[in-house]
Amino acid sequence: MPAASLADAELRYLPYWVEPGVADSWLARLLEETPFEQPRVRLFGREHPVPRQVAWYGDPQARYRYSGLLHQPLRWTSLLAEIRTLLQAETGQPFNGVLLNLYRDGNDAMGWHSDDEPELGTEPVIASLSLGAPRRLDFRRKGTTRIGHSLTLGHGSLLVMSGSTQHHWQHQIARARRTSAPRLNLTFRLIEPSRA
Ligand SMILES: O=C(O)CCC(=O)C(=O)O
Ligand SMILES: [Fe+2]
Repeated sequence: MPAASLADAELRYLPYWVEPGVADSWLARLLEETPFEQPRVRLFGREHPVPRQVAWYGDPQARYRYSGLLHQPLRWTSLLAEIRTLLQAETGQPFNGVLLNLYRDGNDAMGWHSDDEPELGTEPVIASLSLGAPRRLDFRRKGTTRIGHSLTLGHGSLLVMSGSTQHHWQHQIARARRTSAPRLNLTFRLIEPSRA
């Protein structure tokens, strides 16, 4: 397990969680049926569109704050509900929402952050399913700038982050100039509405 080298983090990476044919059909369906948006964020007093497209699905009470905005969930589609059921069985954890991030090509990215919003609780379990073009996920310890660990998340792979990972580490998806194909990432989460 690559994760064994990462102190104070719990990562479980399953490169072939779903077979490629299933991953292909999930990707095609999700690209077709998802009403993606490109939120704008204020950074240093200026508004920018985030460099990717986003959709938030979940149970009605699972409102979630990301990119500085509180998002009302879209209703579970049959496919997302099916994937949630599979992931709950895989991890033994309940999930009430899923964030979809579409990286249209290698120019789309996600900056350094931890998934440590209060509504996720103190030791969140986040199940991250990747479909489409492989992209590198980097980790760095909070308060440092050196990349401490990287994983290439491939088509049909599952990464489960748990324990104190979000407390001690940040992660990013850096730009990848040679990538021209899209990648869709789905992070299944459990929101505790009382903490939002
Ligand atoms: O695209 C990824 O693999 C990472 C997504 C992520 O970090 C997030 O949604 O918080
Ligand atoms: Fe994240």
